[in-house]
Amino acid sequence: MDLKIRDVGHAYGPLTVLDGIGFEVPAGRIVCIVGPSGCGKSTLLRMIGGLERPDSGEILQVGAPPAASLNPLTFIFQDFALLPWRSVEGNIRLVLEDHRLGAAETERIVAGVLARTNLTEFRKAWPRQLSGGMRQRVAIARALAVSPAVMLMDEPLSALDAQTRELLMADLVALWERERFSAVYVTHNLAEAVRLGHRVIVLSRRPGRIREIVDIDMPLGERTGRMAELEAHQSRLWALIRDEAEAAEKELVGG
Ligand SMILES: Nc1ncnc2c1ncn2[C@@H]1O[C@H](COP(=O)(O)OP(=O)(O)OP(=O)(O)O)[C@@H](O)[C@H]1O
Repeated sequence: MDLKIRDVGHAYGPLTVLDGIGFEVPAGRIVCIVGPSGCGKSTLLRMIGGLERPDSGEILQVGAPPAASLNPLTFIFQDFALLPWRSVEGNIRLVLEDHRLGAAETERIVAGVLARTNLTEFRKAWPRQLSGGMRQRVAIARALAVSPAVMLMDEPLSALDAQTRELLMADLVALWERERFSAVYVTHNLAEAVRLGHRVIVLSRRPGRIREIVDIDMPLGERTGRMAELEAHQSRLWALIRDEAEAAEKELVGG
């Protein structure tokens, strides 16, 4: 399933946050959204996921989601959003409970996503027993359990330290290489955008408009071995948003 975002605009009262946003998310691709603080990245993601309706424009789902998809658009948040009173397995089962799957089918899905995210031996653990990185792996496993057509990821690695971020990025790349999932990935971290994005949407300062759409034509699995090229992409992205990021920063500090 592809997503087409067409001429999306939105305001909260007098505050225009998005203006004329248009891009496509082709099936099997990771599209990153970057831009200065407060430019409307999370708002745009919520609209893509149907949590909010844009004032203007449209967001189209083109083509069918995977046959087994229980929830075509599935969010993964920065704070993991795990229920502390449920085990790893219980957190994953949660998203399957409303779907009237038989016990055997539920078990097949749970065991499958635990294996795909290397969490099988942590099945009975409680969230409080896990590191931040492991918790986010559980959140990713839970998202995979509903076979999403597109994963909507809002700063999924921002709460993690640099080393854990590296490990999770490598996990995501390995997962993508096996499964070719589709994702819209919001981040303020340009290093993540160039490691994970097939396409990077650069938004301007609020109201968020498209500054540029940068396609990074380098296989994800090769990127850690081609750091110099990646850094060139990253510098280019930074050049696009530096001035506006500075201005946005001052605006936030000044109220
Ligand atoms: N429900 C809402 N009601 C009113 N204003 C809102 C609402 N949600 C977001 N905003 C405002 O819209 C603007 C864009 O917010 P949003 O969270 O989408 O930006 P962002 O680019 O994700 O920011 P950051 O990089 O800081 O996370 C901000 O000024 C924010 O305060």
